[in-house]
Amino acid sequence: MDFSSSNGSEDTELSQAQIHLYKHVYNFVSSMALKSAMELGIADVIHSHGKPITLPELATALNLRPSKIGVLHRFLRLLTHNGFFAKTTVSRGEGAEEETAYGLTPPSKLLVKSNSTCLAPIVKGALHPSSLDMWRSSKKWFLEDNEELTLFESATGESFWEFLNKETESDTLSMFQEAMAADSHMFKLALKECKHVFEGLGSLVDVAGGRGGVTKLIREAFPHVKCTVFDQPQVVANLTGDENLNFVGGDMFKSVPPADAVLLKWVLHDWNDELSLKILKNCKEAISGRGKEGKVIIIDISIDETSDDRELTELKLDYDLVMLTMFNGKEREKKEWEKLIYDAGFSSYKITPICGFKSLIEVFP
Ligand SMILES: C[S@@+](CC[C@H](N)C(=O)[O-])C[C@H]1O[C@@H](n2cnc3c(N)ncnc32)[C@H](O)[C@@H]1O
Repeated sequence: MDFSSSNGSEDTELSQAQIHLYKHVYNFVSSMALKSAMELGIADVIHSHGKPITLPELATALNLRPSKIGVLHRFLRLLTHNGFFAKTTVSRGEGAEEETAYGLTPPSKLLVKSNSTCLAPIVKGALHPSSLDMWRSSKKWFLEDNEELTLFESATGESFWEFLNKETESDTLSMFQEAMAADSHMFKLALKECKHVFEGLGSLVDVAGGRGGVTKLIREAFPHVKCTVFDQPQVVANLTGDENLNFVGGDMFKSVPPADAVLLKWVLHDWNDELSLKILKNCKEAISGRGKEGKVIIIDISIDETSDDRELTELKLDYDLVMLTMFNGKEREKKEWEKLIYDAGFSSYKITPICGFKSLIEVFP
Protein backbone atom coordinates (compact mmCIF):
# COMPACT_ATOMS: atom_id res chain seq x y z
CA MET A 1 0.00 0.00 0.00
CA ASP A 2 1.25 3.51 -0.85
CA PHE A 3 0.79 5.40 2.45
CA SER A 4 1.43 8.89 0.96
CA SER A 5 -1.65 8.70 -1.27
CA SER A 6 -4.08 6.96 1.10
CA ASN A 7 -7.22 8.92 2.07
CA GLY A 8 -8.88 9.32 5.49
CA SER A 9 -11.16 6.30 5.31
CA GLU A 10 -8.30 4.06 4.18
CA ASP A 11 -6.24 5.33 7.14
CA THR A 12 -9.07 4.51 9.53
CA GLU A 13 -9.46 1.07 7.98
CA LEU A 14 -5.73 0.49 8.33
CA SER A 15 -5.73 1.51 11.98
CA GLN A 16 -8.75 -0.69 12.70
CA ALA A 17 -7.03 -3.57 10.89
CA GLN A 18 -3.91 -3.08 13.02
CA ILE A 19 -5.97 -3.07 16.24
CA HIS A 20 -7.78 -6.23 15.09
CA LEU A 21 -4.51 -7.98 14.23
CA TYR A 22 -2.71 -6.97 17.44
CA LYS A 23 -5.75 -7.91 19.54
CA HIS A 24 -5.55 -11.45 18.16
CA VAL A 25 -1.75 -11.61 18.44
CA TYR A 26 -1.89 -10.67 22.12
CA ASN A 27 -4.96 -12.73 23.07
CA PHE A 28 -2.57 -15.16 24.78
CA VAL A 29 -1.65 -12.49 27.35
CA SER A 30 -5.21 -12.50 28.68
CA SER A 31 -5.12 -16.30 28.90
CA MET A 32 -1.81 -16.23 30.77
CA ALA A 33 -2.92 -13.47 33.15
CA LEU A 34 -5.94 -15.63 33.97
CA LYS A 35 -3.69 -18.65 34.53
CA SER A 36 -1.47 -16.59 36.87
CA ALA A 37 -4.50 -15.42 38.85
CA MET A 38 -5.69 -19.03 39.14
CA GLU A 39 -2.25 -20.28 40.25
CA LEU A 40 -1.87 -17.50 42.83
CA GLY A 41 -5.37 -18.23 44.15
CA ILE A 42 -6.55 -14.59 43.91
CA ALA A 43 -10.23 -15.60 43.66
CA ASP A 44 -9.84 -17.88 46.71
CA VAL A 45 -8.35 -15.05 48.76
CA ILE A 46 -11.15 -12.62 47.82
CA HIS A 47 -13.72 -15.33 48.53
CA SER A 48 -12.25 -16.02 52.01
CA HIS A 49 -12.06 -12.27 52.67
CA GLY A 50 -15.85 -12.18 52.25
CA LYS A 51 -15.90 -8.71 50.71
CA PRO A 52 -13.92 -6.69 48.12
CA ILE A 53 -10.22 -6.57 49.00
CA THR A 54 -7.70 -3.74 48.64
CA LEU A 55 -4.43 -4.22 46.80
CA PRO A 56 -2.19 -4.19 49.95
CA GLU A 57 -4.55 -6.64 51.70
CA LEU A 58 -4.50 -8.93 48.68
CA ALA A 59 -0.70 -8.76 48.39
CA THR A 60 -0.33 -9.64 52.08
CA ALA A 61 -2.77 -12.56 51.82
CA LEU A 62 -0.86 -13.87 48.79
CA ASN A 63 2.49 -13.53 50.64
CA LEU A 64 3.81 -11.18 47.95
CA ARG A 65 6.69 -8.84 48.63
CA PRO A 66 5.79 -5.11 48.61
CA SER A 67 7.91 -4.73 45.46
CA LYS A 68 5.32 -6.83 43.59
CA ILE A 69 2.27 -4.69 44.44
CA GLY A 70 2.68 -2.69 41.22
CA VAL A 71 2.80 -5.91 39.18
CA LEU A 72 -0.28 -7.26 40.94
CA HIS A 73 -2.12 -3.99 40.23
CA ARG A 74 -1.41 -4.23 36.50
CA PHE A 75 -2.53 -7.87 36.29
CA LEU A 76 -5.73 -6.96 38.14
CA ARG A 77 -6.30 -4.00 35.80
CA LEU A 78 -6.33 -6.30 32.75
CA LEU A 79 -8.33 -9.02 34.50
CA THR A 80 -10.87 -6.45 35.73
CA HIS A 81 -11.16 -5.09 32.20
CA ASN A 82 -11.74 -8.67 31.01
CA GLY A 83 -14.60 -9.13 33.47
CA PHE A 84 -12.87 -11.31 36.07
CA PHE A 85 -12.89 -8.82 38.94
CA ALA A 86 -15.10 -5.84 39.81
CA LYS A 87 -13.57 -2.62 41.10
CA THR A 88 -15.21 -0.71 43.91
CA THR A 89 -14.09 1.72 46.65
CA VAL A 90 -13.90 1.06 50.37
CA SER A 91 -13.16 3.33 53.30
CA ARG A 92 -11.29 2.22 56.43
CA GLY A 93 -13.36 4.49 58.67
CA GLU A 94 -14.65 7.99 59.05
CA GLY A 95 -12.39 10.62 57.47
CA ALA A 96 -10.12 7.96 55.96
CA GLU A 97 -9.33 8.13 52.25
CA GLU A 98 -11.28 5.87 49.96
CA GLU A 99 -9.31 2.94 48.56
CA THR A 100 -9.87 0.80 45.49
CA ALA A 101 -10.95 -2.75 46.24
CA TYR A 102 -11.52 -5.80 44.04
CA GLY A 103 -14.48 -8.13 44.27
CA LEU A 104 -15.40 -11.35 42.50
CA THR A 105 -17.58 -11.52 39.39
CA PRO A 106 -19.51 -14.59 38.11
CA PRO A 107 -16.54 -15.74 35.94
CA SER A 108 -13.99 -15.44 38.79
CA LYS A 109 -16.35 -17.25 41.19
CA LEU A 110 -15.72 -20.23 38.87
CA LEU A 111 -12.07 -20.14 40.04
CA VAL A 112 -12.86 -20.46 43.77
CA LYS A 113 -11.53 -23.90 44.67
CA SER A 114 -13.99 -24.53 47.53
CA ASN A 115 -16.99 -24.06 45.20
CA SER A 116 -18.47 -27.21 43.63
CA THR A 117 -18.61 -25.38 40.28
CA CYS A 118 -14.86 -24.59 40.36
CA LEU A 119 -13.33 -24.64 36.86
CA ALA A 120 -9.73 -23.94 37.95
CA PRO A 121 -8.68 -27.46 36.79
CA ILE A 122 -9.86 -26.55 33.26
CA VAL A 123 -7.67 -23.42 33.29
CA LYS A 124 -4.75 -25.52 34.57
CA GLY A 125 -5.23 -28.30 32.01
CA ALA A 126 -6.00 -26.18 28.94
CA LEU A 127 -3.05 -23.83 29.56
CA HIS A 128 -0.60 -26.51 30.68
CA PRO A 129 2.68 -26.61 28.71
CA SER A 130 1.73 -30.11 27.43
CA SER A 131 -1.21 -28.50 25.57
CA LEU A 132 0.66 -25.41 24.37
CA ASP A 133 4.20 -26.50 23.40
CA MET A 134 2.99 -28.39 20.30
CA TRP A 135 2.02 -25.13 18.57
CA ARG A 136 5.73 -24.53 17.90
CA SER A 137 5.51 -27.31 15.28
CA SER A 138 2.35 -26.17 13.45
CA LYS A 139 4.09 -25.22 10.18
CA LYS A 140 6.04 -28.50 10.08
CA TRP A 141 2.75 -30.35 10.72
CA PHE A 142 0.98 -28.51 7.88
CA LEU A 143 3.72 -29.53 5.47
CA GLU A 144 3.66 -33.21 6.48
CA ASP A 145 1.75 -35.57 4.20
CA ASN A 146 -0.16 -37.53 6.84
CA GLU A 147 -3.81 -36.72 7.44
CA GLU A 148 -4.04 -38.91 10.55
CA LEU A 149 -1.15 -37.27 12.41
CA THR A 150 -2.21 -34.79 15.09
CA LEU A 151 -0.19 -31.67 15.79
CA PHE A 152 0.54 -33.17 19.22
CA GLU A 153 1.99 -36.34 17.62
CA SER A 154 3.92 -34.38 15.03
CA ALA A 155 5.49 -32.28 17.80
CA THR A 156 6.12 -35.00 20.40
CA GLY A 157 6.25 -38.31 18.52
CA GLU A 158 3.34 -39.82 20.50
CA SER A 159 -0.42 -39.38 20.73
CA PHE A 160 -1.89 -37.37 23.59
CA TRP A 161 -3.46 -40.58 25.00
CA GLU A 162 -0.05 -42.36 24.89
CA PHE A 163 1.52 -39.36 26.56
CA LEU A 164 -1.13 -39.32 29.33
CA ASN A 165 -0.90 -43.06 29.97
CA LYS A 166 2.88 -43.09 30.54
CA GLU A 167 3.93 -44.00 34.10
CA THR A 168 5.93 -40.79 34.31
CA GLU A 169 2.87 -38.70 33.44
CA SER A 170 0.50 -39.93 36.16
CA ASP A 171 0.27 -36.34 37.48
CA THR A 172 -0.70 -35.11 34.02
CA LEU A 173 -3.31 -37.89 33.72
CA SER A 174 -4.72 -36.87 37.10
CA MET A 175 -4.73 -33.23 36.00
CA PHE A 176 -6.63 -34.18 32.82
CA GLN A 177 -9.15 -36.28 34.77
CA GLU A 178 -9.61 -33.46 37.30
CA ALA A 179 -10.31 -31.02 34.45
CA MET A 180 -12.93 -33.40 33.06
CA ALA A 181 -14.46 -33.86 36.51
CA ALA A 182 -14.63 -30.08 36.99
CA ASP A 183 -16.39 -29.65 33.67
CA SER A 184 -18.80 -32.41 34.67
CA HIS A 185 -19.87 -30.55 37.82
CA MET A 186 -21.43 -27.92 35.59
CA PHE A 187 -23.60 -30.74 34.26
CA LYS A 188 -25.61 -30.47 37.50
CA LEU A 189 -27.11 -27.25 36.18
CA ALA A 190 -27.88 -28.85 32.83
CA LEU A 191 -29.49 -31.83 34.51
CA LYS A 192 -32.18 -29.51 35.91
CA GLU A 193 -33.11 -28.51 32.35
CA CYS A 194 -33.05 -32.01 30.88
CA LYS A 195 -34.23 -34.35 33.65
CA HIS A 196 -36.92 -35.78 31.37
CA VAL A 197 -34.19 -37.32 29.18
CA PHE A 198 -33.22 -39.74 31.98
CA GLU A 199 -36.71 -40.42 33.31
CA GLY A 200 -37.95 -44.03 32.99
CA LEU A 201 -34.47 -45.53 32.46
CA GLY A 202 -33.65 -48.76 34.31
CA SER A 203 -29.95 -48.73 33.43
CA LEU A 204 -27.38 -46.40 31.94
CA VAL A 205 -23.79 -46.87 30.79
CA ASP A 206 -21.60 -43.76 30.76
CA VAL A 207 -19.16 -44.60 27.96
CA ALA A 208 -15.71 -43.03 28.39
CA GLY A 209 -17.17 -41.68 31.61
CA GLY A 210 -13.80 -40.93 33.24
CA ARG A 211 -14.01 -41.33 37.00
CA GLY A 212 -17.78 -41.13 36.99
CA GLY A 213 -18.36 -37.44 37.84
CA VAL A 214 -21.39 -37.16 35.56
CA THR A 215 -22.78 -40.57 36.50
CA LYS A 216 -22.70 -39.62 40.18
CA LEU A 217 -24.77 -36.49 39.42
CA ILE A 218 -27.28 -38.55 37.45
CA ARG A 219 -27.50 -41.00 40.34
CA GLU A 220 -28.22 -38.20 42.81
CA ALA A 221 -31.22 -37.26 40.67
CA PHE A 222 -32.24 -40.85 39.77
CA PRO A 223 -31.05 -43.15 42.61
CA HIS A 224 -32.85 -46.23 41.22
CA VAL A 225 -31.04 -46.22 37.82
CA LYS A 226 -28.35 -48.92 37.58
CA CYS A 227 -25.28 -47.05 36.36
CA THR A 228 -22.07 -48.30 34.79
CA VAL A 229 -19.06 -46.08 34.23
CA PHE A 230 -17.08 -47.54 31.35
CA ASP A 231 -13.58 -46.24 30.61
CA GLN A 232 -10.06 -47.43 29.94
CA PRO A 233 -8.89 -50.00 32.55
CA GLN A 234 -6.18 -47.69 33.95
CA VAL A 235 -8.73 -44.89 34.53
CA VAL A 236 -11.25 -46.96 36.51
CA ALA A 237 -8.77 -49.42 38.06
CA ASN A 238 -8.97 -48.27 41.69
CA LEU A 239 -12.55 -47.05 41.75
CA THR A 240 -15.19 -48.87 43.73
CA GLY A 241 -18.92 -48.54 43.22
CA ASP A 242 -21.93 -49.92 45.08
CA GLU A 243 -25.01 -51.96 44.21
CA ASN A 244 -26.21 -49.36 41.69
CA LEU A 245 -22.85 -48.04 40.51
CA ASN A 246 -20.39 -50.19 38.65
CA PHE A 247 -16.97 -49.29 37.19
CA VAL A 248 -15.96 -51.34 34.16
CA GLY A 249 -12.66 -51.13 32.27
CA GLY A 250 -12.60 -51.82 28.54
CA ASP A 251 -12.27 -50.48 25.04
CA MET A 252 -15.29 -48.70 23.51
CA PHE A 253 -13.94 -49.48 20.01
CA LYS A 254 -14.42 -53.19 20.74
CA SER A 255 -17.72 -53.24 22.65
CA VAL A 256 -19.84 -51.37 25.16
CA PRO A 257 -21.67 -52.97 28.15
CA PRO A 258 -25.43 -53.34 27.56
CA ALA A 259 -27.94 -50.90 29.10
CA ASP A 260 -31.24 -49.11 28.41
CA ALA A 261 -29.33 -45.97 27.49
CA VAL A 262 -25.77 -44.96 26.70
CA LEU A 263 -24.32 -41.59 27.66
CA LEU A 264 -21.45 -40.14 25.61
CA LYS A 265 -20.45 -36.87 27.23
CA TRP A 266 -17.50 -34.95 25.79
CA VAL A 267 -16.41 -38.12 23.95
CA LEU A 268 -17.23 -38.04 20.22
CA HIS A 269 -15.48 -34.71 19.71
CA ASP A 270 -12.20 -36.51 20.55
CA TRP A 271 -12.52 -38.71 17.47
CA ASN A 272 -12.77 -38.37 13.69
CA ASP A 273 -15.91 -39.51 11.84
CA GLU A 274 -14.62 -43.02 11.13
CA LEU A 275 -13.82 -43.77 14.79
CA SER A 276 -16.93 -41.95 16.07
CA LEU A 277 -18.99 -44.17 13.79
CA LYS A 278 -17.41 -47.25 15.39
CA ILE A 279 -18.24 -45.98 18.88
CA LEU A 280 -21.82 -45.12 17.90
CA LYS A 281 -22.38 -48.54 16.28
CA ASN A 282 -21.12 -50.25 19.47
CA CYS A 283 -23.47 -48.02 21.50
CA LYS A 284 -26.38 -49.01 19.23
CA GLU A 285 -25.54 -52.65 19.87
CA ALA A 286 -25.38 -51.96 23.64
CA ILE A 287 -28.97 -50.61 23.74
CA SER A 288 -30.39 -53.21 21.34
CA GLY A 289 -31.90 -55.26 24.21
CA ARG A 290 -34.34 -52.40 24.88
CA GLY A 291 -35.67 -52.34 21.28
CA LYS A 292 -37.09 -48.99 20.17
CA GLU A 293 -37.14 -47.76 23.80
CA GLY A 294 -33.36 -47.55 24.05
CA LYS A 295 -31.41 -44.38 23.32
CA VAL A 296 -27.98 -42.84 23.10
CA ILE A 297 -27.52 -39.49 24.83
CA ILE A 298 -24.68 -37.42 23.38
CA ILE A 299 -23.43 -34.27 25.11
CA ASP A 300 -21.10 -32.29 22.88
CA ILE A 301 -20.81 -29.03 20.98
CA SER A 302 -23.01 -28.35 17.95
CA ILE A 303 -21.70 -25.46 15.87
CA ASP A 304 -24.46 -23.16 14.66
CA GLU A 305 -23.03 -19.94 13.22
CA THR A 306 -26.47 -18.67 12.15
CA SER A 307 -28.11 -18.81 15.62
CA ASP A 308 -25.13 -18.35 17.98
CA ASP A 309 -23.55 -14.95 18.66
CA ARG A 310 -19.93 -14.20 17.68
CA GLU A 311 -18.44 -14.93 21.11
CA LEU A 312 -20.16 -18.31 21.40
CA THR A 313 -19.19 -19.32 17.87
CA GLU A 314 -15.59 -18.27 18.53
CA LEU A 315 -15.48 -20.50 21.63
CA LYS A 316 -16.89 -23.46 19.66
CA LEU A 317 -14.42 -22.92 16.80
CA ASP A 318 -11.52 -22.62 19.31
CA TYR A 319 -12.61 -25.96 20.77
CA ASP A 320 -12.68 -27.42 17.26
CA LEU A 321 -9.00 -26.56 16.75
CA VAL A 322 -8.11 -27.93 20.19
CA MET A 323 -9.79 -31.21 19.27
CA LEU A 324 -8.15 -31.26 15.84
CA THR A 325 -4.63 -30.56 17.06
CA MET A 326 -4.67 -32.76 20.16
CA PHE A 327 -6.81 -35.71 19.06
CA ASN A 328 -7.64 -35.41 15.36
CA GLY A 329 -11.18 -34.95 16.66
CA LYS A 330 -13.71 -32.30 15.69
CA GLU A 331 -16.62 -30.17 16.82
CA ARG A 332 -19.52 -30.81 14.48
CA GLU A 333 -22.20 -28.74 12.80
CA LYS A 334 -25.82 -30.00 12.87
CA LYS A 335 -25.59 -31.54 9.39
CA GLU A 336 -22.41 -33.41 10.39
CA TRP A 337 -24.13 -34.81 13.49
CA GLU A 338 -27.05 -35.86 11.34
CA LYS A 339 -24.83 -37.74 8.87
CA LEU A 340 -22.92 -39.52 11.64
CA ILE A 341 -26.13 -40.53 13.44
CA TYR A 342 -27.85 -41.86 10.31
CA ASP A 343 -24.66 -43.59 9.07
CA ALA A 344 -24.53 -45.46 12.40
CA GLY A 345 -28.01 -46.82 11.67
CA PHE A 346 -30.14 -44.72 14.04
CA SER A 347 -33.55 -43.55 12.84
CA SER A 348 -34.00 -40.14 14.49
CA TYR A 349 -32.43 -37.59 16.83
CA LYS A 350 -33.22 -34.41 18.76
CA ILE A 351 -30.74 -31.60 19.59
CA THR A 352 -31.30 -29.37 22.66
CA PRO A 353 -28.78 -26.65 23.68
CA ILE A 354 -27.58 -26.99 27.32
CA CYS A 355 -24.86 -25.57 29.62
CA GLY A 356 -24.53 -22.41 27.52
CA PHE A 357 -22.30 -23.84 24.81
CA LYS A 358 -22.96 -27.59 24.61
CA SER A 359 -25.89 -29.52 23.21
CA LEU A 360 -27.70 -32.63 24.34
CA ILE A 361 -28.43 -34.91 21.40
CA GLU A 362 -30.89 -37.74 21.98
CA VAL A 363 -30.42 -40.47 19.41
CA PHE A 364 -33.06 -43.15 18.83
CA PRO A 365 -32.71 -46.60 17.19
C1 LIG B 1 -12.75 -36.05 27.21
S1 LIG B 1 -12.76 -37.37 28.37
C2 LIG B 1 -14.48 -37.38 28.80
C3 LIG B 1 -14.73 -37.95 30.15
C4 LIG B 1 -16.17 -37.88 30.66
N1 LIG B 1 -17.13 -38.39 29.70
C5 LIG B 1 -16.52 -36.49 31.10
O1 LIG B 1 -17.28 -35.80 30.43
O2 LIG B 1 -16.02 -36.06 32.14
C6 LIG B 1 -12.59 -38.74 27.31
C7 LIG B 1 -12.51 -40.07 28.03
O3 LIG B 1 -12.37 -41.09 27.04
C8 LIG B 1 -11.68 -42.16 27.63
N2 LIG B 1 -11.22 -43.09 26.59
C9 LIG B 1 -10.29 -42.90 25.64
N3 LIG B 1 -10.15 -43.99 24.87
C10 LIG B 1 -11.04 -44.91 25.33
C11 LIG B 1 -11.38 -46.24 24.92
N4 LIG B 1 -10.78 -46.81 23.88
N5 LIG B 1 -12.36 -46.88 25.61
C12 LIG B 1 -12.97 -46.31 26.67
N6 LIG B 1 -12.70 -45.02 27.09
C13 LIG B 1 -11.75 -44.34 26.43
C14 LIG B 1 -10.55 -41.43 28.36
O4 LIG B 1 -9.94 -42.24 29.33
C15 LIG B 1 -11.31 -40.24 28.94
O5 LIG B 1 -11.75 -40.51 30.26
